[in-house]
Amino acid sequence: MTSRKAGPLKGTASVPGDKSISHRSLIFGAMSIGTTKVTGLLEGQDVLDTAKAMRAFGATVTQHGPGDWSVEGVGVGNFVEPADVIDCGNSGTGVRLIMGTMATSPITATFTGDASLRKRPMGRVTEPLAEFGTMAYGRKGGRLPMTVVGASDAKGIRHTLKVASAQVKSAILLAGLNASGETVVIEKEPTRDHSERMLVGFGANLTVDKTKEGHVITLQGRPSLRAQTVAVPRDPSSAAFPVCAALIVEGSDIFVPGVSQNLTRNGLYITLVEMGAEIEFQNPREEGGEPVADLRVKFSGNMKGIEVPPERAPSMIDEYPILSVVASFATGKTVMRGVKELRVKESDRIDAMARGLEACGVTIEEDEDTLIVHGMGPGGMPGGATAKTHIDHRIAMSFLVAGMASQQPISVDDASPIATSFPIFESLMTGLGATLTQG
Ligand SMILES: O=C(O)C1=C[C@@H](OP(=O)(O)O)[C@@H](O)[C@H](O)C1
Ligand SMILES: C=C(OP(=O)(O)O)C(=O)O
Repeated sequence: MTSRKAGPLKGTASVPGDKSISHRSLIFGAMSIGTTKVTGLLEGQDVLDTAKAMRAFGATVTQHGPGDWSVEGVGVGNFVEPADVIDCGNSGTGVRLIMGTMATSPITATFTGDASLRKRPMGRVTEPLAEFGTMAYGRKGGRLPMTVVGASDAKGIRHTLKVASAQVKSAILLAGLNASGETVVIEKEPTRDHSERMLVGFGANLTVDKTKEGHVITLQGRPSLRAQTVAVPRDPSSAAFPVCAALIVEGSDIFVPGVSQNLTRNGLYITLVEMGAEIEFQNPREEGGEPVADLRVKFSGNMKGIEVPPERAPSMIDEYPILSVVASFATGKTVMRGVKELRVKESDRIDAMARGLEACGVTIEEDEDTLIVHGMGPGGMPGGATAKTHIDHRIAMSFLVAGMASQQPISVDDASPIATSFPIFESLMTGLGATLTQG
């Protein structure tokens, strides 16, 4: 797909439902008694793969209309053994949360995924799960395909996270649901808290103590989860693409309604405002248990490079690729430290962004844990390159946004991964005035 210089972007960008909350609504629905109703579900491939997996474990998952789904759950500890391999496609969240969910049931499941997911480390989940007695047999380096043998009569564990990861935290909490007694997870750096909020909503006894050690999350095992109605808010990680496009395309003025402003997810928006972005956060309110706001975003020709505080990384972990595009159109250097987790996402995102931006004429510095972008000012990026996306939706969307403001068009070698998280990206962006063409 090729993106070329666009006129001003104008209009309303209604982005799809939040991916993290969509996965969780299906998984928690499957572990509850009764019928969970979900509206605004993201119908991206990652979530559709989780829906299919929940059916394989015994839940009845039904689509009633666009974004309108129901899940008839089997209850905590009642998953059936799947008859076939569970293919989680491109989704780290899907596979890691589902491994946790079945880890304390006496069943065996084999997981796989696409070429990107098969490169990603699963030991970060299977090592803590082993403390429950769960066994896992994967390829070298803890890679998929992997067979997980659930533990019988597991007892709760106490675990301090070694990486700041909501996926690992959630996998342990989900496993703790079918373990006796308490499961305690300690996270030194707070990560997205959707699992904690939603588990409480589904009736679990879960508390979070904010201590000097970090967040101490305590879950009582073997609750009876009750079906809920979940209204999924719009995804701040998807909203990032039209928002950042409007900031760099001259004359733009767009409206992005109902975007989650959960404090564990809004690091990009704080950073953009610090850089000098013109974003108004209108009508802040609560929807479906999450803080949301409507965003009005205007072209911002005076953005300055900044140092992004490393402790902000968990709250904007998926947004560094698109931030590095905005940084290219700002004046001065943007320094992103403490970002080594980006190396184990759908691709090595530091490397993918560095190589692609260099090909577009941007000066980059990087080390294992750092990405530094030397901004070229508004309209300064030459472009005229094809970026390799490495089966990574966020890399693909980031370079297509860059092409909307660069001097020459920018192509991506494969736009198909965009469907994992933002299936309407092309129509939404062209609806605002972007020029995207196949080939
Ligand atoms: O829990 C979640 O829904 C997610 C957690 C993050 O991953 P990590 O937990 O690996 O940081 C994030 O990158 C991913 O897109 C979604
Ligand atoms: C990292 C991401 O997702 P996942 O880990 O679920 O594949 C993402 O969506 O940017």
